Amino acid sequence: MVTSKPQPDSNSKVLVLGAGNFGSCLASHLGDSQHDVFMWAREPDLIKHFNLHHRNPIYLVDHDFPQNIAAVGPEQPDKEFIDKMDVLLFAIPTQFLRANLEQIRPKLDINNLPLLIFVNKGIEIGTHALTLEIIADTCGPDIAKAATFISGPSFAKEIVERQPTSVSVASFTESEAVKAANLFHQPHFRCYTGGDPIGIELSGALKNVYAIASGMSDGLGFLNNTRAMIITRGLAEMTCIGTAYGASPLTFLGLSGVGDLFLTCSSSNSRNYTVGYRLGKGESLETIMKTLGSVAEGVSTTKAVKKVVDDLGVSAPIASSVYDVLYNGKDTKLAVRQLMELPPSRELELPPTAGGPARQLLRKLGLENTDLNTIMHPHL
Ligand SMILES: NC(=O)c1ccc[n+]([C@@H]2O[C@H](COP(=O)([O-])OP(=O)(O)OC[C@H]3O[C@@H](n4cnc5c(N)ncnc54)[C@H](O)[C@@H]3O)[C@@H](O)[C@H]2O)c1
Ligand SMILES: O=P(O)(O)OC[C@H](O)CO
Repeated sequence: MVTSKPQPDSNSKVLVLGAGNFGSCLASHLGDSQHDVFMWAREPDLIKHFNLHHRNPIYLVDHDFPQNIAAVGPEQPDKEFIDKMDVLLFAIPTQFLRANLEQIRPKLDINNLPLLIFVNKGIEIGTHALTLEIIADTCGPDIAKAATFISGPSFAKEIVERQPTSVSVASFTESEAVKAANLFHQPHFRCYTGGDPIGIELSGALKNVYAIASGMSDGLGFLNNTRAMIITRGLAEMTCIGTAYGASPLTFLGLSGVGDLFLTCSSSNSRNYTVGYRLGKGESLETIMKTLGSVAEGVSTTKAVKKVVDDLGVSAPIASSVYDVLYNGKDTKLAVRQLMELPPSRELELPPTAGGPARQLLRKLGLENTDLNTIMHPHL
């Protein structure tokens, strides 16, 4: 059992781990709300520049950050520092999260646990683990159950401009999701809480794969009909994968699902879309990854998704085609042609058997006696 700190009120101490686009954007958002924000960066020059000029020299370079944010690092903060924090917000790409959590676990006091928030959108390659499972492996099931996940259509650049934005917030511990929603909620930033963290995580990770597909289609010169097809069939695939996994199909109709899918499949501001677009224009994945300058979670996540899809035995032809283009050198035009030449099929058919991976994950969290229906249908 963990005992969590109370609702962070104004002037709470928040440590944001990760000073990339999203870490610095959320640091700015919470700094605006008068919290004492610390942003951990691994780059010594970034820390120095940020503390002198209140600007991030690498990400969101045009943004003036509030004065009440201090950059810390490059070493990960020590236990004494972490003990003082009311909130730890992890904005670290999925593939690096495990190593960082292993380092942080000995510094966490489970009798006085800060609010733990995760915003990464990916699946770990090799293990095919969702972030919930990475947290359970590194920090134990009780901390994983207290963790909260934020996901939804939310470009960092637009949040710092205070463009009206909404996100989904979910945790197995409802009170922690409510705390996170209250912490972030602003007139320009609405939070909707829910109890399906598995669905929220899956939808955030999967939409990146379809954003690559959509970018690829645009890069090849296909027009609006084709993009709409990819978004709609992508949503159907995501929902099938999620249902077979054990998430609620309804979660995919929310902000973290269709909301983020729509955003990233239709904007060149999305890095995943951009990867696809450039592939469609004929660039190699290697060149794109060397020059993108920022993480595109969909590239690694596609590898993990392929394994998840194969293990579940669900049909996900678009995700499989993206995998073949990224990892088997398939020509983008051929991938589209083969997708279009598939025989006619029923439009919407959810898989009959559901929930193997979710059950395994619940077992790992010590929730094996939880009725899967409470996860599959937390909205009802
Ligand atoms: N940018 C957005 O608009 C946005 C929105 C929602 C969610 N996200 C998610 O947030 C996560 C972070 O994305 P981002 O946009 O900040 O990426 P980014 O590429 O802008 O920044 C990546 C950050 O990760 C850090 N990093 C790299 N290797 C690391 C390691 N080994 N250990 C710790 N930190 C490491 C970098 O120093 C950098 O601060 C991703 O999962 C992304 O999908 C991003
Ligand atoms: O730039 P992308 O493709 O990583 O998308 C960023 C966020 O996930 C948008 O919600």
